[in-house]
Amino acid sequence: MKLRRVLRLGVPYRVGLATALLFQLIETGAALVIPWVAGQLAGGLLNRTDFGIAPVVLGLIGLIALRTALRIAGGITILTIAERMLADLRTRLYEHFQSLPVRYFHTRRPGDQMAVLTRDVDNIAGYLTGDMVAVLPTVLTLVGALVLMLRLDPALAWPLALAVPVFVLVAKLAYRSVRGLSRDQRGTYGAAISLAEENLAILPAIKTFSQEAREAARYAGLVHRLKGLSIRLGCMHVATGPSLRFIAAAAVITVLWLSSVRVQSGDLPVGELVSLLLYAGLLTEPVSGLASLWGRTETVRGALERFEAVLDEPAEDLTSGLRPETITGEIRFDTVSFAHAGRKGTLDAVSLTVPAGRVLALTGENGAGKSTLVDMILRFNDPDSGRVLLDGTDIQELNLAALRGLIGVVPQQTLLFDGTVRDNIVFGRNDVTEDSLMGAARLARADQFIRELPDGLDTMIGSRGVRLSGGQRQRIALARALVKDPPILILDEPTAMFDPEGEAAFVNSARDALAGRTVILITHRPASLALADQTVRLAEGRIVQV
Ligand SMILES: Nc1ncnc2c1ncn2[C@@H]1O[C@H](COP(=O)(O)OP(=O)(O)OP(=O)(O)O)[C@@H](O)[C@H]1O
Repeated sequence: MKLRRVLRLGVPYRVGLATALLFQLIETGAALVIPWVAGQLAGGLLNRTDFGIAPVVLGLIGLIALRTALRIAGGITILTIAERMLADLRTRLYEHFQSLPVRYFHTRRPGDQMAVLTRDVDNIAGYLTGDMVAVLPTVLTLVGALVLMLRLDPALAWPLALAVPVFVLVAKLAYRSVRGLSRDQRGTYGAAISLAEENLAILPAIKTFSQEAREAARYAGLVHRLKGLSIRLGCMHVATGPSLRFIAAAAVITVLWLSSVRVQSGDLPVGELVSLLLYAGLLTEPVSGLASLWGRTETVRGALERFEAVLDEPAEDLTSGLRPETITGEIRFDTVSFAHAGRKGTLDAVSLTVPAGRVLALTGENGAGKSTLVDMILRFNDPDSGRVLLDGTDIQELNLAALRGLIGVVPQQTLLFDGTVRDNIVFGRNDVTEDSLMGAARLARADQFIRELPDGLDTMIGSRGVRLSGGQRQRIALARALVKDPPILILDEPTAMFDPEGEAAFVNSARDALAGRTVILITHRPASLALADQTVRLAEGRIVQV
């Protein structure tokens, strides 16, 4: 894991992190002074020396109070930064997900993307604010306590020197397999989320085909595997901490034994023995802290790799490129060839012109490549060779957001979200009047059923529009495209779910709605074909005039 990459993520929070570090460093200082003061106190008491006990006791309480206050202040600072960082990382990652080309998601499991957004980001923020900030104070406590112990009694050098390599060896052995295990655990977690998400979306199919038991078993299999991996990882962490603390305790007892011999022989004052014991006790915390840091580094390494891998994916460029002022709307495919990744060619030197303001109907067998062809106008895919031109300009030279702004789409699968009918038609535009909204709904033959809904335009339609019929969903999608009033319309089987009367009514009213726009209409339905000025057929990757 590249330390620079991890630290870079902390840069925006440097002031807060530095404050937390400062609190921890002062706390470390206080922690290192306390045993010395306690030793002085004990020595004074045991030797019945006549010294002002009250100021020492008060000083000691003051130091402990300072330590407590710093812990609380540091804890709150860290907690606040961690939550801020979590929110910022999530927002950044989500924005980046949205900026990636649609094809990125065709080859990846959604659950894995969700896991980066949730679990991985949690791990990274926790590590940066918790573990990384604690490194310096932990090391300082460790080194400080050791140095002060050796100053008090140099004879302790050898048991301490022996304990260090034993500690390193145990930690290394214990955490050897953490990286592999946590990678497996995270992969299984992603698979379980993906499966649950997908199955809940296709639940009606699971019920219809009575596949509940099989799917539940598949999910249970993943969850049990996840459980097994989590238990193994958890056991490793749980067992390593106490084991390392045992090594520290053994060293402490050896110190006690060695030092008590020296106290009896008069070589070591009793007060210093007390300080030594308290320093030894102080050692156990950083020892186990460093050990768990080791383990968490292995876990975070994978999370950071996945996080960076998403951010390294090139985003779509929405800022550069030409922004056409006005367009007539001629679309030309110029010897366009394209193959989906890992598939044989779908489009083979397709040349086709859709004149401005005309309706072109595109037909062809299932899988012929019709959607693939029209998706190129939106630049969901770019041609492997050839060009797509709008008013004679290669669309790759156009500003992507401006290009998409010119196009209204009714995709084959309607993409509605959990909101009201109105929200779904307007879809974020703030220049839509009630009149244009209802006008678009009328053209899409959606006005009547919307009026009959319990709350009309304000009726909630459920996730992906589940509370509507297929045809109603399609009409909403059509109204959404029409309300945008775009010069170019791509209608991918827009009436596939319409009843014949609805389709006939749509065809009648659509003539006006489509007038003046460049329209590519993918359809197999004869009634809808009547809307077209020209019909072409896609077969074996090539255009055949009809
Ligand atoms: N994301 C993808 N990755 C790989 N292959 C794909 C992808 N999308 C489509 N295909 C393949 O490309 C071919 C063309 O698909 P496309 O969806 O363009 O056909 P279509 O003519 O629109 O079909 P339909 O009439 O069924 O809607 C098909 O063989 C399909 O399996």
